[in-house]
Amino acid sequence: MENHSEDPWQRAYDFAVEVARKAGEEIRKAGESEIKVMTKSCIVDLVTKTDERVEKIIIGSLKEKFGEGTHCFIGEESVAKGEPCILTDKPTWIIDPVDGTTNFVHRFPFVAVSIAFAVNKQLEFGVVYSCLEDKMYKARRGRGAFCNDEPIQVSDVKDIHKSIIMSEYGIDRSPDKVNKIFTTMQKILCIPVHGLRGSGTAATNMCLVATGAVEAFFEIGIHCWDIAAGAVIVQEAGGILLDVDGGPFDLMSRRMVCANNYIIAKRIIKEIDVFTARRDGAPIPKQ
Ligand SMILES: O=P(O)(O)O[C@H]1[C@H](O)[C@@H](O)[C@H](O)[C@H](O)[C@@H]1O
Ligand SMILES: [Mg+2]
Repeated sequence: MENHSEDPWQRAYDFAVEVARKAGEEIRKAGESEIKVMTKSCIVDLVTKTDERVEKIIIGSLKEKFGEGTHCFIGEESVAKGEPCILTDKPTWIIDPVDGTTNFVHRFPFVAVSIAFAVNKQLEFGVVYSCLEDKMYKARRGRGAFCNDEPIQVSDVKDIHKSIIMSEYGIDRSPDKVNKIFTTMQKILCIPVHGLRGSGTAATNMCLVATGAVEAFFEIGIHCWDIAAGAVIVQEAGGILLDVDGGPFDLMSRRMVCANNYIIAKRIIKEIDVFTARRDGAPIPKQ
């Protein structure tokens, strides 16, 4: 018999994997029909009926299993509709139903479901299902990271010249921000590194750090739902997380560097032109 007092979250972890797989199947099926595209904060901030429907399926399944009221939820599309994005000490699910919505719309083949679970603001586990590749990444705090049930490990590269670094451009197209992003990319490319990459989904990028395919991923402007699950997976695969200024990682800060080790992370941080992004949960100023 399961002893839930010693191992309170195993059932939730297993269920998260099940729900992520179901969500991924829905996304794959939806990609076979016409995709109707809508926008949120600006014309490049895309959303589809699938994002909304899959989030409802995920949150609905979790509420049914764990009971309404006991667990809290932060979901990308719920927040877009005005739900609060506040991380408390209560058991909280942090969900991105479709990470890589732009990829999904264009049928660019990297789309992930990201589900994380935090208690007392500490991430307990994370599940990222890269559904078009059928890769199920998962990790539970203190218990290792896996891809399709095989253990994964970050790369042991310490020489930045032998690294591949990932980043993304985000959705903020104000010229000063884009300029900073390109300046940073140019500086990193010219260190030089073996290559710069971006899959279009933060969750997938983090899993690529966790498998050792690349050495690091950084971005300013991501949200907690993009990176919460990946954060556990990277750490359990032996990697590290930092703020883009070298300070401690803060899930709600919308800034992150994840890497295979501190040597690589600190070398990249030297080149990042930092800019601010309004914290997740901070009030949106009236126009
Ligand atoms: O909005 P979704 O869930 O598709 O996620 C985001 C990506 O994860 C970012 O890395 C990326 O830079 C984009 O901001 C993208 O919007
Ligand atoms: Mg996302």
